[in-house]
Amino acid sequence: MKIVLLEKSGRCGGWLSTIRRDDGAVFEQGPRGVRPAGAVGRNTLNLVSELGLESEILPVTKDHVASKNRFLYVKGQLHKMPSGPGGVIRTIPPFSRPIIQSVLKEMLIRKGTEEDESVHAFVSRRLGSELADVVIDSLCRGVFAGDSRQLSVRSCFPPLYEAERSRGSIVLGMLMGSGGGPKVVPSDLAKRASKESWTQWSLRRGMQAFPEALEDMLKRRERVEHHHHAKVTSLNMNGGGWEIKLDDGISLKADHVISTLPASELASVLPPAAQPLSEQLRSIASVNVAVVNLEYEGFILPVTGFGHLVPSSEDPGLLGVVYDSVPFPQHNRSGGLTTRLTVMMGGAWFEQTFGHPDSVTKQTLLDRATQAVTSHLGVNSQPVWSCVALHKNCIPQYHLGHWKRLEKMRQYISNHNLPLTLAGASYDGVSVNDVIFSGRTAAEGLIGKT
Ligand SMILES: Cc1cc2nc3c(=O)[nH]c(=O)nc-3n(C[C@H](O)[C@H](O)[C@H](O)COP(=O)(O)OP(=O)(O)OC[C@H]3O[C@@H](n4cnc5c(N)ncnc54)[C@H](O)[C@@H]3O)c2cc1C
Ligand SMILES: C=Cc1c2[nH]c(c1C)Cc1[nH]c(c(CCC(=O)O)c1C)Cc1[nH]c(c(C)c1CCC(=O)O)Cc1[nH]c(c(C)c1C=C)C2
Repeated sequence: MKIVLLEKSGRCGGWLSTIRRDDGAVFEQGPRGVRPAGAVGRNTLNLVSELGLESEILPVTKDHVASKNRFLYVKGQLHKMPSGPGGVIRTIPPFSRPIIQSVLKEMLIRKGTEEDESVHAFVSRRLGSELADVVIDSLCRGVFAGDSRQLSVRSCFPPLYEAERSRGSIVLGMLMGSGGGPKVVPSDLAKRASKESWTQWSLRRGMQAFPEALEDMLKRRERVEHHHHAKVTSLNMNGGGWEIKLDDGISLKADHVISTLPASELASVLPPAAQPLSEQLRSIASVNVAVVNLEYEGFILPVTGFGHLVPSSEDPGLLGVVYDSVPFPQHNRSGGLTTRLTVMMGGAWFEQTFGHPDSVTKQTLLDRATQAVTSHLGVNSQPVWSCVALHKNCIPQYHLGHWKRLEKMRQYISNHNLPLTLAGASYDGVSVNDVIFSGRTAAEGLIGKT
């Protein structure tokens, strides 16, 4: 069996994209931290081990300030998100009553009857509108860059949905656990992560080192061929398999295709005969996010922690600010104290804030980002270095009914015996862990577990 990897750009890794400066500074343009927890987290760490990247790993443990402190920027002020018993039994601004009240009441609230619900509606119903408007609204922005009023609880936060279904309550579900989920045997590295209570990790040369190491390993595999600058332009059924056309006119034959293309991109290359599938694929929306990396001289933060999120009611277009130097000081430039921040903007509010992504200038985005650093963090100095990137359609949005769309698509593929497997961020989870796990599951579906 031969495996052919086709990538349209000049490198593999997609949104895993790192800027490495000659002076040692590292800036992430995409993901900056991966969670080690759960089966999908263990699976990624097992791959890190297989790739020989253990010595590169930068863990952040549970007692680190970046794990303990996350902030919300509400009514012009930073508030630490409640954590630990003290944080839930007292009334802590911006909340009007102790969180424990909502938590205790939650256990008495009747189960919902809907097949799916927006994240906001679900949390309002079970925990009250204050937590939904502030915490959950912000959380959806800090993971999906999305709108909690449109996102599906069933697809975006399956453990919450399952907890209500199986235990009648989120709180009880969390206390009793689900016991389900895939099993992944932990490598020594995954065991170490659990023993040392890591909450996230990165790599010394940044997240891009991960796909780079994977490509290096694949180059050494005889049965694997991989091509850069190989954009797939069409997929056509050909005697039980596929004929794949590339933009340079070359065509290839394949018995089976595992697509990790964004859903709308896959829709545009499928044959007209698969129109019902393409239609479903096109209905999976995605959002644009502006990522602005900033570097300041000295330590300029008034607080330390992972970063802060901004609820949509405060400022729709400004999603949040990551204090990158706090979890990963190893990525600061060598010599001299600096602070690296990343401002993330747009998401589901991109167009209403900045207009069409093709017409917004980098200067507009940079100005908006530095203004936020000044007003939210009281920083009056200007950054000594910056980089602005506009990531178009970078995070898929699992809107209400996403599960039904997935079911229809997979049913169509099965009913029509299409030799096609859907993997990647458009379907079953957007995190780095989720997409790696989806790739593994797709491969195992074809060749079995190795
Ligand atoms: C700003 C940002 C911050 C994030 N932060 C985190 C984080 O902290 N932690 C976390 O876990 N996750 C994070 N994520 C999410 C995570 O990085 C992504 O969801 C994940 O990397 C997506 O991987 P993928 O392989 O499914 O898709 P992609 O990265 O989109 O890869 C798809 C690949 O397909 C190629 N391609 C597209 N069309 C074609 C074609 N026609 N022919 C051939 N090739 C094609 C593309 O060039 C690309 O390389 C973040 C994402 C963004 C954008
Ligand atoms: C402000 C925008 C964003 C920030 N990060 C992302 C966006 C859109 C993207 C993102 N962040 C996380 C994930 C993976 C989720 C997972 O299941 O592992 C993705 C796709 C991690 C994450 N970041 C925050 C939370 C609460 C999580 C979930 C996992 C965890 O608890 O660690 C919060 C957060 N993200 C950003 C900021 C500024 C912030 C909070 C202070 C940036």
